[in-house]
Order: sequence, then structure tokens, then C-alpha cells
Amino acid sequence: MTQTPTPTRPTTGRRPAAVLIGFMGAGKSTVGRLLADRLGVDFVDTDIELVRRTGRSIPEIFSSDGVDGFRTIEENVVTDVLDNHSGVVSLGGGAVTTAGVRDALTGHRVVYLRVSAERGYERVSGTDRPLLDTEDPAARYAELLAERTDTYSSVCSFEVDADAAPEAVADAIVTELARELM
Ligand SMILES: Nc1ncnc2c1ncn2[C@@H]1O[C@H](COP(=O)(O)OP(=O)(O)O)[C@@H](O)[C@H]1O
Ligand SMILES: O=C(O)C1=C[C@@H](OP(=O)(O)O)[C@@H](O)[C@H](O)C1
Ligand SMILES: [Mg+2]
Repeated sequence: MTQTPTPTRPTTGRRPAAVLIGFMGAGKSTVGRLLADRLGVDFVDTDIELVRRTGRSIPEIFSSDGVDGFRTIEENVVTDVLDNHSGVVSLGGGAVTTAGVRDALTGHRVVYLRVSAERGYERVSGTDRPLLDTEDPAARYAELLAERTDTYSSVCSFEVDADAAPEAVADAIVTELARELM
């Protein structure tokens, strides 16, 4: 009897050492780069990759394609990077709101950088993050953070306190990764 193979995305067999998730301002981009340096591996930030591939900035994509259009592009970039990258990968804060991204994270080592609304908002206030382009960005920040917290927890392998300084957050991740090797 012939068996029908399960369709899978073509991959290079490379897997990220760690995938960083968490809300805007948690420090995923900053800590991801530090962590990659410490581990001596490559670093990919999927937002930077998305801008490179589309030739458009994130605010441009939000204003022309809307949030749903952005999520579609983001899902394609994230799934491709997860399939083909072997170092540290940092996602954009909203990537996990897409079911296809959550599915693609299954089996990966996913690190949740948990930030408080106070620290996180201080870090992103006044930047060009389109979702905070509202009348009361601090309230919007707190609301979105509360909405997403359970999702971050549900897809992560472990979490770290991201209110700490970037070096301390990177250290905490290295410690946990080393513990997993014991
Ligand atoms: N742990 C931290 N402590 C203090 N400032 C931080 C920390 N992590 C990031 N930052 C600063 O906060 C801002 C947002 O950081 P970023 O890495 O872009 O966060 P994310 O990618 O999670 O949105 C940057 O200006 C960065 O320098
Ligand atoms: O939380 C979000 O929905 C977003 C987070 C941003 O990335 P950072 O989390 O790196 O700021 C960026 O992808 C976009 O502005 C949307
Ligand atoms: Mg980032």
C-alpha cells in the first residue's frame, strides 16, 4: 500500500538555538543581538528581515496594507526564518497573534521576555510603532500587553524577567540554556 507523505515546507534542516518572543519594548531585538554574540551564532530579527524583503518600513506596510496585511507578510517571513536559520531569532511582538506562527513555533526553544507595562512603555514611548499611534498610547500599550500575555506564556519554553538590564536578561537566558544541556 502506498502512503501519502505529509506535506511539509521545504527546509534546510537548520534550527534556531533560541527564538525570542514578548511584547513591544521587552528588548527582543536588543537582547537577541547580545545573546547571539554571547553564543557566537548569527542573529536574525524578523522585523528587520521583513523590511529588507519588502523594501518598505513597518509604518508604511501598516498604512498601506493594514494590520492584517502586515500579519500575512510577517507570518511568511517568520515561518521561513524558523525553517532556515540556525542562530538566535527575535520575532516582532505581535507575531504570535497569528495561528500559523504559533503552529510554526511548536518544537522550538521559545524564550518569553516578560516586561511590565511601566518598563516596556518607557522604552517604546515616542517611537514609530504603528499600533501605539493612538490618542492614549500608554493605555493602548497596557491593554494590548494584557490581551497577549496568556498567548506568550502558552507558546514559550521558558520565560525571563525582561525588566532587568539587557546584559542581565541575556545572562539569564544563557544560564537557562546551559541548564537544559545538563
Ligand atoms: N532590558 C532593557 N533595559 C533597558 N532598555 C532596554 C532593554 N531592552 C531594550 N531596551 C531599549 O528599549 C528600546 C526597545 O528595545 P527593543 O530591543 O527594540 O525591544 P523589542 O524588540 O522587544 O520591541 C530600545 O531603545 C532598547 O535600547
Ligand atoms: O506588537 C506588535 O504587534 C508589533 C511589534 C513590533 O515589533 P517589536 O515587538 O520588536 O517592537 C512590530 O513588529 C510592529 O510594530 C507590530
Ligand atoms: Mg524588535
